[in-house]
Amino acid sequence: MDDLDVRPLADSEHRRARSLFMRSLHRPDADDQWESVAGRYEPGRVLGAFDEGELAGTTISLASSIAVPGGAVLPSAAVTGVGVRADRTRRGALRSLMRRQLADVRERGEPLAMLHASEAVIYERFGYGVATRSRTVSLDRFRSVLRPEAPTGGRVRMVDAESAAKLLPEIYRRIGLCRTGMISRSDGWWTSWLAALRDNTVAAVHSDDDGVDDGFVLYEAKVNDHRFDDGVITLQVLDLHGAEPAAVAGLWGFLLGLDLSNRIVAINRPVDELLEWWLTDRRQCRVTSVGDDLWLRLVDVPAALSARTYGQADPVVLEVRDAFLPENSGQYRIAPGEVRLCGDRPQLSIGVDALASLYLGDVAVSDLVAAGRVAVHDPSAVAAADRLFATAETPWCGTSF
Ligand SMILES: CC(=O)SCCNC(=O)CCNC(=O)[C@H](O)C(C)(C)COP(=O)(O)OP(=O)(O)OC[C@H]1O[C@@H](n2cnc3c(N)ncnc32)[C@H](O)[C@@H]1OP(=O)(O)O
Repeated sequence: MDDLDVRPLADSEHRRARSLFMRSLHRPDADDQWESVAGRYEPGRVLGAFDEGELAGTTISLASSIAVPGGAVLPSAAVTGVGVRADRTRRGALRSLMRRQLADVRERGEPLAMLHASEAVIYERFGYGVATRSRTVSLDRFRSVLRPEAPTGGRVRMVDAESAAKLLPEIYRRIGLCRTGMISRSDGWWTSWLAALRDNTVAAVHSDDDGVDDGFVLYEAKVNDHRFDDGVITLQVLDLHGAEPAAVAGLWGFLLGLDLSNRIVAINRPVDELLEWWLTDRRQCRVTSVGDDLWLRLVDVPAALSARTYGQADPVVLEVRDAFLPENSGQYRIAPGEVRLCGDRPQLSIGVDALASLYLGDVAVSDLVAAGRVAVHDPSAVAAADRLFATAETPWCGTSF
C-alpha cells in the first residue's frame, strides 16, 4: 500500500484536526473546550494525512522530556491526538502519519518518542514498546488506617482552582523528574489538564515541616444518590505527586481523613507505591488493575542507548532490528560508560519495540528471552545483559497526555 500524503497542518487547520481526533474516539467535541486544548497543537507538530484530497487522519506531538536510568533527561516527543476518520481506516493513514512523525522527531533531535496507547495492538509495528506500567488501587476508607510509622509530616491545605493553576506546575517542577520515566509537563499540558477537570475537583497541597510545598493531589468526589442507591461517596484520585515519601504518605493520610467518603480509587499509581506498607491492614489496598502505561520508541537508538547508565557487567553485543527505521538496525556493543556500533557477532538479537521495554528497566532481559522476544546466540550473555540493563527503581510516568 502506498503512503498517503502527509503534511504539517496550518494553524487554521488545527481545530479540524482536533474534531477528527475526538470523533475517532467517539467523544463529543465541544467548541468551548478548544480554547483550553489549543496550546497542545504546537505549530509544525500537528500532522494531517490526506486521502483523495481530504483530511483522513491526524496526530500531534508535544515537546516534552523524560528521565532515563542514571538521571539524564532526554528530549522526547509526546505523541497523542492520533485518529483516522472511521470511513478511511485501514488504508494506511496511520502508517503514513507515523512514518512522517518519526522522521520529524528524528530531525528535531529528539531521540525518543512516547505515547499512551488506546489499544495494545497498534503501535509495536512502528517500534513502540511498553516501557512503564501503572496500577489502580481501591481502598475502603473506614478500614484503611495509616500506621504510626508511616512517614507523614508537614501539613496539607486545600487550594482554589486559581491557586492550583499557579501552584501545581511550580510544585511539579520543584519535584523534578526525580524518577525514571517521569516526563516534563508543558504550560499547554497544564492548561488542558486543569481545564478538563470537573467543577467538583479538589486540589490540595502538601508542605513539609519547613513550609515548602512539596506535593499535591487532585481528586473528585463521585456521589451516589442516597435516596435510590447506596449513597456511596467515592473519591477518585487523578493526580498525586510528592517530592519525598513523607509528602506522598501525608497526602494519602489527608485523603483517608476526608469525612463522608467510603471509598478511595486512585488511578495511574506506581506499581511499587508503598501504600500497603503504610497501612495497618495491607489488604485494604486492593489493586484492581495493573496495565501498560507509557509506550516508548527509541527514535535514535545510538543516542538513546548512550544516554542511560548501565550496571557493572561484561560487555554484550546486542543486535537491534528496526524494520520501520532501518538506520537504527545494527550490532551495538554495550558496556558501562560506552555504547558503540560494532561489527562483532551478536550475542543477543532484539526488535526495537522490545528494546523500548528494556530501556527504562521495567523488565529483565531474561524475562524477554523467556517470552521469546530476545533471540539468544550466546547464552552466557543473558546474565550479563540482565545486570547491564537492571535499574534500582521501577520506572513510572504518572502523567497522562
Ligand atoms: C497515542 C494516541 O493518540 S492513541 C489513540 C489512537 N486512536 C484511536 O484509537 C481512535 C480510533 N482508531 C483509529 O482512529 C484508527 O483505527 C487507528 C488510528 C487506530 C488506525 O488507523 P488506520 O489508518 O486504520 O491504520 P493503518 O491503515 O495505517 O494500519 C496500519 C497497520 O496497523 C493495523 N492496525 C491499525 N489499527 C489497528 C487496530 N485498532 N487493531 C489492530 N490492528 C490495527 C492495520 O491492520 C495495519 O496493519 P499491517 O501493517 O499489518 O497492514
